[in-house]
Amino acid sequence: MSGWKPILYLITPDYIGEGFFRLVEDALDGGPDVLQYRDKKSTRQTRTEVARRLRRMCHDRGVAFVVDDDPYVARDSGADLLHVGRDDPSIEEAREVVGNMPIGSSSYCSTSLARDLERRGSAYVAFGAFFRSPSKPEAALCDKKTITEGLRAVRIPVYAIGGISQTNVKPLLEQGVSGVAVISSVFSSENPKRAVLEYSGILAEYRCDRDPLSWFRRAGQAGP
Ligand SMILES: Cc1ncc(COP(=O)(O)OP(=O)(O)O)c(N)n1
Ligand SMILES: Cc1ncsc1CCOP(=O)(O)O
Ligand SMILES: [Mg+2]
Repeated sequence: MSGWKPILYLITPDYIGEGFFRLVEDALDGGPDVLQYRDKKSTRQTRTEVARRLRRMCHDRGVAFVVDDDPYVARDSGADLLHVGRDDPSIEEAREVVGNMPIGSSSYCSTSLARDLERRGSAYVAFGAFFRSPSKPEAALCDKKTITEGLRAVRIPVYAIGGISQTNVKPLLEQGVSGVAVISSVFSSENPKRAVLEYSGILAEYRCDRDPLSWFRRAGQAGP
């Protein structure tokens, strides 16, 4: 099979104390490609301290480390990429803080927004939600064709997010998605390491038409 293997992009739940790191370590032992720290509750100081520890855990394993929402936490923790959406600083505003760090964006269900984000320098776009999300039940549901249309609209990697699990991920992979971003199907499972390994087995059966980790390889972090 030609092309690249689509990636598993893990997103953390909110930081809840020391047990959080044991949960993340278990998931990292399964071998994801990316870990994003997403925390809607903790203070900036706590998020910076947690992010610095997560960045070390990820880089010890060759995993890309991403910070959600906050350019200051991304900068001060040495993240590989910042992810922003509609309620966060714009790409241009974030660039003032993070310098040449890659910035990824949410494009919801809109291919026109995805084109605009690519034009403004976004390293990837993430479409979703595709299924009712346990972590973000308010997220609007996208048409199933959004991935196919999104892959035609932009040349950067296209990820899918929202209610994705090992049992519903295959139709998204069959459309050629560059990667899938998940929270609860890994972090709410009884065995996060086994959940990651299950995804890895599924993803290995599929290919995508663009380097799903171009923004990480360009930084010289990822392997060949
Ligand atoms: C890869 C990826 N996609 C989407 C999100 C959503 O982020 P969130 O901060 O919950 O919402 P928006 O700011 O995008 O509206 C994400 N964190 N990561
Ligand atoms: C952050 C985000 N953006 C759209 S859905 C979602 C939450 C994804 O979490 P889950 O994989 O538990 O549905
Ligand atoms: Mg956000």
